[in-house]
Amino acid sequence: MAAIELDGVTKRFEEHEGLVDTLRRSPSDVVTAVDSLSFTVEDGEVFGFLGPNGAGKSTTINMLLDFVRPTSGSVRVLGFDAQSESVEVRKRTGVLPEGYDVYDRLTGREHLEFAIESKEADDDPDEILGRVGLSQEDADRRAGGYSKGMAQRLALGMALVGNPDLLILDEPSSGLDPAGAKEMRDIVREEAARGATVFFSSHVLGQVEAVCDRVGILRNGALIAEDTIDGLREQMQGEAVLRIDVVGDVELGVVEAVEGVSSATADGDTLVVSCTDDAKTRVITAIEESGATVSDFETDAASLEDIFLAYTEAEPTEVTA
Ligand SMILES: Nc1ncnc2c1ncn2[C@@H]1O[C@H](COP(=O)(O)OP(=O)(O)OP(=O)(O)O)[C@@H](O)[C@H]1O
Repeated sequence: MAAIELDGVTKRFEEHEGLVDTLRRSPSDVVTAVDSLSFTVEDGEVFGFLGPNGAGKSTTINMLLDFVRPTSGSVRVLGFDAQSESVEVRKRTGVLPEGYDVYDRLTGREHLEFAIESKEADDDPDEILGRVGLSQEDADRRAGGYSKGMAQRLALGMALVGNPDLLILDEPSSGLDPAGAKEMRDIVREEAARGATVFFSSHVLGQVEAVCDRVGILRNGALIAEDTIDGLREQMQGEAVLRIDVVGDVELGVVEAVEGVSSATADGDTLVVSCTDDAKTRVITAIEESGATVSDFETDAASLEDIFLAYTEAEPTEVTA
């Protein structure tokens, strides 16, 4: 059984649903947040859900949980219809929403107790708090005084209550220090090892690369790529990632204008350029002609970040999934 199944799902936000000033909106302001989206996440997979800001990720997640209803198409979660059987879905799903707000007056332990009661689970709150790196002392404090990372750990703990079949994690490493981010990755792996499906949405591509079996890249509400990271790397064959050490200033626009370049970013004195294999020489020449000197360069295997930029920044006609 597939854990998540979207079939031809479209979501248009009409004027009356808008969060923005409805009085100033016209029918042309209707936003298509998700556009004929179809994909499947298999049971037990750790699936990375990526896309630039405004791509439609939160809208998709909200449709899985019936917080937002699709304009058309069908959404099934854990074998249930996301709309008519949303209670069944929520019972079996643990959610870490983006930017979770804690209840200021409740302690960390009380948050867990509340989640355990709501899910009719029999977890030990202290065991879960320990798992997400909150001490007994933290557990007794009111969450209103928690740091951002502590609140994020607490929210992750609440998502783990009841050993859910599906974990939906929206930006789970937000606010976490490096140790916290590693603990979060370990928890994702442990949850996958016990058989849970993990749907993981994040802009922190290193985290996604470290834990996900497969990723989907969303752009303008449609999936433009869906594969394992190695598979996406193979699809990008012919695409090189150049790391170029430069002495002197180079405008990124000079490099971006070179034929065959899909993205160029600066990392200190190093330029990181994704381009077709045959564009490498043209890139070096363009940098030297702009007055800077190339002191060294190397070609890398594409990281998930390189792949993401190549897919999301290229003209839609240039890259196909
Ligand atoms: N309630 C709403 N009313 C009107 N438009 C909305 C609403 N919710 C989302 N949108 C629009 O739908 C599009 C997709 O938004 P969504 O929040 O799903 O993107 P996202 O991929 O989660 O972005 P981010 O990475 O910035 O969180 C955007 O154009 C957004 O403005």
